[in-house]
Amino acid sequence: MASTVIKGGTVVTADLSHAADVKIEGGVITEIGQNLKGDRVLDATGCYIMPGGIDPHTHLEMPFMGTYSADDFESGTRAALAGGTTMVVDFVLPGQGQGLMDAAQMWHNKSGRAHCDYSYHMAVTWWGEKVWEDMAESVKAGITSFKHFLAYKGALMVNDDELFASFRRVGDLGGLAMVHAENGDVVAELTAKLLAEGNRGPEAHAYSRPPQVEGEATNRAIMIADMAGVPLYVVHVSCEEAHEAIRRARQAGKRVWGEPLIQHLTLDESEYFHPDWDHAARRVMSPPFRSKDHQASLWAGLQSGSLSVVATDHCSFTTEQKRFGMGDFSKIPNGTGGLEDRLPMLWTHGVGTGRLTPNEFVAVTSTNIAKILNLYPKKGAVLVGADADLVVWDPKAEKVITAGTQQSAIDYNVFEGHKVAGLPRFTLSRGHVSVTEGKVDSREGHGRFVGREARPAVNRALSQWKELTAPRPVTRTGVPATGV
Ligand SMILES: NC(=O)NCCC(=O)O
Ligand SMILES: [Zn+2]
Ligand SMILES: [Zn+2]
Repeated sequence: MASTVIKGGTVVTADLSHAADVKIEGGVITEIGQNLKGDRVLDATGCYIMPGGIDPHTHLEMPFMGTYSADDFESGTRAALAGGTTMVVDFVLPGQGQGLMDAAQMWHNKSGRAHCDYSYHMAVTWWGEKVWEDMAESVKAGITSFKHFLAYKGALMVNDDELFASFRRVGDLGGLAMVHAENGDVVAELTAKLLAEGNRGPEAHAYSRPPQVEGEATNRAIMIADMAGVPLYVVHVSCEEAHEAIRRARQAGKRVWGEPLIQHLTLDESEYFHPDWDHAARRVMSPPFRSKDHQASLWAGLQSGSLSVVATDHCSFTTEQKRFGMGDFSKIPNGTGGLEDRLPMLWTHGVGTGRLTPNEFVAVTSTNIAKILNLYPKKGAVLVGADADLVVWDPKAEKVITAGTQQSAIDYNVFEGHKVAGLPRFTLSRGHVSVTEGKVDSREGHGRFVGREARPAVNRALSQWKELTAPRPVTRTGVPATGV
């Protein structure tokens, strides 16, 4: 079997940095040590050898707001690899009344073109006995995390009774509950009021979703998850109000994780005040970009550990698609891209500024995600036996981000003109050298579905605690026990 050795670099994991060569055979890491030999040598002099990025939040070819997101599994995963990300986790989105496994099959039909490995979360977009039953099938099929939308009223949103029922079911199945936390009722009211008052431009999208709607919904989801006895993952945390709720919950011992996006960490609300309608509309996403104070809160969360992972929520739409909402901001398809840019932007603004150490960078872009989603150490690790999903990271390589050279299928980039320092020299997907200094040589269809086991350690610990602290009747002398 042909072998590859990555030589002369520093292995950087979530908890350790050390000089070593890494040997790969059959798509997995077979040896880590000094002076290793192999059939092919990749020069990592001056570079860090890190676990490839895992993006836990993408929407590839997603049916949404009357259209489909423009990057599919082919262009999306190609963009991921170009930026050092070697795995994506996409959301299966069942239509109203559609069975979960039927929807999962639709996603499998689309993902066959992926260049890198992928997994799925299941979205709970409606509620009923069929969904309750299918959730067990989903877990059996390796889809063990379930996302709930508290936003998008009249479309994807679920109500609190449905949320509680679904969270309990996820808890019983040993899965992970996820939430898009914005109060959809309030957003709908604010949207109607803004439109009635003549606020019709992209900036009104931000006005319709103030931090309070996110803070309220985040706190509500946390409390409902606690009552249901299920671990909770809050996607796209954009503001201090939501972060504060997560911080408080974690301090109280609750099993809650928060995911900021690279867009919220590096772009702010001034984008929506740009005089060019297209510029502003291209940046419309939910939650919207916030003020610099909120950004500071998110960075502090990554530094202190109250926020755990950085994602993209990659859901790209072309300018033409964004123009569906000209004259009515509520019709602008919500979503932005970032798959190719997450790692370089986070390295530049995180490690490059001293906010994050290289090890913390690995933790929030890969290892923490792998642990939360029960993928570790197959993914997110530089260990013997782990998949050789690796990025050889050159901290000195520079570029200016521009849509002209990106892999994504859309005609712009929300980070256009941003200078980044820190880029992949090589990206390897299960040992296949998919990217060399910006040149993509990946294979369509190389990516494989990665199913995940339910009941990781954190679920077992939480169930044990919930069982010990469950309500119990008080036995009183002279009072007969009543039962039904
Ligand atoms: N975030 C966003 O605006 N679009 C993608 C769908 C979602 O995650 O809410
Ligand atoms: Zn969302
Ligand atoms: Zn999303």
